Amino acid sequence: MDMRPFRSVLYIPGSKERALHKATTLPTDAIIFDLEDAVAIEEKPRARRLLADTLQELDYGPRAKLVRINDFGTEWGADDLDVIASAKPEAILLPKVDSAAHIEDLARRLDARAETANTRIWAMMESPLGILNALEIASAPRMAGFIMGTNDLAKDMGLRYRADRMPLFTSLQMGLLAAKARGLVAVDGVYNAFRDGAGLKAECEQGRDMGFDGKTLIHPSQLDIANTIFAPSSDEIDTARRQIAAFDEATKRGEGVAVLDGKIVENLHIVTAKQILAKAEALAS
Ligand SMILES: CC(C)(COP(=O)(O)OP(=O)(O)OC[C@H]1O[C@@H](n2cnc3c(N)ncnc32)[C@H](O)[C@@H]1OP(=O)(O)O)[C@@H](O)C(=O)NCCC(=O)NCCSC(=O)C[C@H](O)C(=O)O
Ligand SMILES: [Mg+2]
Repeated sequence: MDMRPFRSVLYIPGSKERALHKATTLPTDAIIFDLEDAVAIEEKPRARRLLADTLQELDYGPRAKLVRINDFGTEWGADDLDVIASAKPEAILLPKVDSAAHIEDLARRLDARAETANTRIWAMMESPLGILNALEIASAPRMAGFIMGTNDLAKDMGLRYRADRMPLFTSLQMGLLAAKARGLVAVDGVYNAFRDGAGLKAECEQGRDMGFDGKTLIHPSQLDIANTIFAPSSDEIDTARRQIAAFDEATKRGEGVAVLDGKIVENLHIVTAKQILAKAEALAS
């Protein structure tokens, strides 16, 4: 079981040298080095060169490293990949993915270079067509994860932001269902009001309860909240341990079901309990 955590996934504009350095010390599980929407048009050539050099010079430790290039329908996408390939990127995050054909196109470009032989692909799920094609996208070659692009989705669907995110719910769930069906990581969209900790906490709790593995973030001040909420709580760890013990006892008695705190515990609950403990151990180490 791959226990690499994705509780916090921080966007960093590829043009911001100071932020690129700062991230080597930030408590983020993963980084999205952005060449797309966070970089102004006139800055794009400088940003892609700076990022390729930075990725080869700096040590980001165990943090997962995703590079978001521009899509190949723009004038920048092909140049982004040409320059970033020299840094042997661990993963490319492709924006505006509408269909599996977009992923297959990127996979062919990665196949053609020795430096990107092991590069995985992540997809931004941020268009109505992309959401409707979520399963074929999740099934495409080299796929490792989905990032929900809730700002672009809101724009393309003409929906209004609400704190309960009800207008986004179907899209979030369709993305999640496809990701989980194919064993991919699924990371929730950003919370734009980056100085509003209470609002972020509520949205992280909602995303966690839905089944997301973590939250994309835009500012370091958001890291602690996401790291806390997407980690197993001490109550969950305690319950998992007691469920395993209760189920072991029941098994010894020749019974297939245990009862703990007035609730049944079956084999499938033990699978979840073991995943919670494995995740807690992975985070502790
Ligand atoms: C939002 C910001 C523009 C705010 O920047 P700023 O005003 O400079 O913040 P602070 O002064 O509070 O910064 C304090 C220090 O933290 C560093 N910093 C800030 N942001 C980051 C970051 N993202 N990663 C690493 N470090 C960061 C500053 O450099 C300061 O450091 P120091 O000077 O050493 O103390 C800014 O936070 C920002 O640009 N955030 C990223 C925005 C972004 O990436 N947007 C695009 C992604 S969201 C998206 O595209 C959504 C999706 O596609 C969709 O459709 O939904
Ligand atoms: Mg977007």
